[in-house]
Amino acid sequence: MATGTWREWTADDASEWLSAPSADDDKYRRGVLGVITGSPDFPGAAVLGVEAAHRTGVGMVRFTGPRAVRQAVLAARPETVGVPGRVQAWLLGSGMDTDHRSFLLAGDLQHALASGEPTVLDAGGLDLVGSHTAPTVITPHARELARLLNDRDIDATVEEVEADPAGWAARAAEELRVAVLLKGAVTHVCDPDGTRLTVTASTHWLASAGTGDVLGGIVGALAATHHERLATHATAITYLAATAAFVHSEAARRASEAWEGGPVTAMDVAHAIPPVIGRLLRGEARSPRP
Ligand SMILES: NC(=O)C1=CN([C@@H]2O[C@H](COP(=O)(O)OP(=O)(O)OC[C@H]3O[C@@H](n4cnc5c(N)ncnc54)[C@H](OP(=O)(O)O)[C@@H]3O)[C@@H](O)[C@H]2O)[C@@H](O)CC1
Ligand SMILES: Nc1ncnc2c1ncn2[C@@H]1O[C@H](COP(=O)(O)OP(=O)(O)O)[C@@H](O)[C@H]1O
Repeated sequence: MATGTWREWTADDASEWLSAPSADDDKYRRGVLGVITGSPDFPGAAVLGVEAAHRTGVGMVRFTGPRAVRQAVLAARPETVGVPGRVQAWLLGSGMDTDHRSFLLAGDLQHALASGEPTVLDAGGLDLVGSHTAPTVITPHARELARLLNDRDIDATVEEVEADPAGWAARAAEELRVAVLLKGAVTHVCDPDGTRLTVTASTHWLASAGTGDVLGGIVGALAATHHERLATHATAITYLAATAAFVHSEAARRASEAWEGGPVTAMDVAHAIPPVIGRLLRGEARSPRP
């Protein structure tokens, strides 16, 4: 599939989409991220996404996911607020199972979508795409994208998506009318307006369970802290998603370097986010990639 020109997102690009709080800020003005993720089978996905959101820097994380998961999230990150309230962006679906959605959970998800706030749809939230009009980015891997397209009567096998991620990411953005972040060794970020960006992972140690949940938390936090911009420029969600993928990749590289080039866990990646953001905010050049 011909999809136009794709551009690699750089440190300079990413630094333009990051900002530190100012003297005028308070926790609410900085942005509140609402999170509905995790399940009794996958509480870790919620813990990892919430950890990553806090480490990305957000005014508040409000977790209103399944009660069975809330305790694990609050134990890992007590800064998290566990009661419903106003939010400026949503992260929905990591660690959830579309086929086992309780009536209560379905209601909470619909309520979140109806708020009109910018939304990140991951994993078990991907089927909700198209049910609202707020700025939205979906964050599938190849298997999830193939499944999502099949559900919309578009034939695509996992093998086809893996063979042409650029083509299928662009096709999905056109069909679903949302920004798409298709995960992989090269992550493709695009939207229906023709923006086409890639982020090439700086280390393949990133390919481990839970790192996608961490990425969801980064995208969500950036959407929350940029809620004012997104209210007037919905297409900013695409650049924020690419920035999140860049920060994620650099955090993995830093985490691996801390282990002398060895393997990293998803939580290691989340913990390495602050220095990556600090360096980008200071405009310091990255060290060369291996
Ligand atoms: N700690 C946590 O809480 C974590 C939580 N996580 C959460 O888990 C949820 C599911 O996410 P996912 O991406 O793992 O599931 P999914 O897309 O359904 O793919 C599963 C399918 O892949 C296939 N398959 C292919 N090769 C295979 C192989 N070698 N070994 C085994 N299977 C293989 C296989 O299909 P089969 O080949 O059997 O038809 C299988 O059915 C999601 O919500 C995510 O957020 C994760 O982030 C992890 C950490
Ligand atoms: N070969 C690879 N090299 C580098 N990064 C990879 C590779 N494969 C996958 N990734 C990255 O790892 C992360 C895995 O996310 P995902 O597939 O959602 O896993 P999980 O659901 O276990 O969190 C994504 O950010 C993806 O871009």
